Amino acid sequence: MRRTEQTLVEQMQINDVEIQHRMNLLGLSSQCLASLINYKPLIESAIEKMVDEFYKKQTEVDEISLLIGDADTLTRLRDAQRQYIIDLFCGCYENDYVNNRLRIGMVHKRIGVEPKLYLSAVCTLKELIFDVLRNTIKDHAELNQTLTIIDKLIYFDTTLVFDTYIASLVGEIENAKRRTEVYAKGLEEKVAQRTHELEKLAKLDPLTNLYNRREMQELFQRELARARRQKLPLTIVYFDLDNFKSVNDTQGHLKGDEVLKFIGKYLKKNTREIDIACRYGGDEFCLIMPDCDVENTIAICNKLIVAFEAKYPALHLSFGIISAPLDSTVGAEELINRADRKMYEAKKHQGSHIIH
Ligand SMILES: Nc1nc2c(ncn2[C@@H]2O[C@H](COP(=O)(O)OP(=O)(O)OP(=O)(O)O)[C@@H](O)[C@H]2O)c(=O)[nH]1
Repeated sequence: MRRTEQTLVEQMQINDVEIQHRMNLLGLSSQCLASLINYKPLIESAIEKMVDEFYKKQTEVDEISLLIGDADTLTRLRDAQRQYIIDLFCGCYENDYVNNRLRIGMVHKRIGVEPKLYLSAVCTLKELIFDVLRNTIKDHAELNQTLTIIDKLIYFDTTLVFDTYIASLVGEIENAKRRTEVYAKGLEEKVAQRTHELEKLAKLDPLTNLYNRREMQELFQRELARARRQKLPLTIVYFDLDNFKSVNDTQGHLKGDEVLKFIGKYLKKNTREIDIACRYGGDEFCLIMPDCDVENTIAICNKLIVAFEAKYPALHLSFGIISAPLDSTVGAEELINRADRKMYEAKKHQGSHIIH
């Protein structure tokens, strides 16, 4: 159930038993409380003077004057205070009475009245009420008893005021905590996402979006170990553009970039998820093909040559292909060097060529 559908008494779970319990704690019996109604006419007759005096004293305190703020608010507060004082002598201190006291605590917290200011106002008011009673009740015992009852009743009210004051404070802290948690969670997600993006970027060559050399070397080691473990073929392709420098020199660097990007796009689109396509550096590329024999790899390279030359008829590619020996311990770097050497052999031929 929403807070706005519940009275403060319900929210604070204060029922008749709890009210009685609080009265007992303060030694307030229904009989003595009932006696207060006898003084209601007296209090009503003195109410304007009491309220005048009360706000005269209150507005002398700068902090309180600042909190009250303007004449309209002061008028509203005077009405509320009038009612509050009369209610002290209403003779009935049940649900509605308690609810009104609880509201005072909530309102005071909301407008930022500190406990010290609230308590000083309570003292002022009590003294004003006491003065009226002292001036009227001549019987000493009766006067003492009445003052004691009023004193305890004001304590009773104050406990209620502080209950909602504290509850509001706790509510604000919980809200702030919730907001901080939501903010921190959002931040954490952003950082995780950004870290993931940066990690991904750190593995890629920015121009072609293929793996960079460092990442390829790591992935290749893993694939080589797996191929040897599972006795599955693994081929290594090293290829390079022929006379690429002349593209830059004659058509400009941007054109050169475009050619390199074409290879990146083609490889990304035409290789499997498990293949490791890498820009090794400059115009040199490396392709690690797990679970793929040399024949299949040659077919894949030939398709690349066809696509590439269709786009750039004046340009050619040279390929070196080797199959990783499964029953030897030759390392990943040496295998790449072997493929590279084959590529250099291929370069000696006119046009695109594959050596394996
Ligand atoms: N446009 C562009 N050019 C690059 C990039 N990285 C390296 N290059 C150029 O690639 C060229 C490679 O030159 P070389 O290593 O002599 O290779 P080549 O001209 O293809 O000669 P061969 O390999 O012998 O056929 C150099 O001119 C580099 O400046 C790049 O990111 N973009």
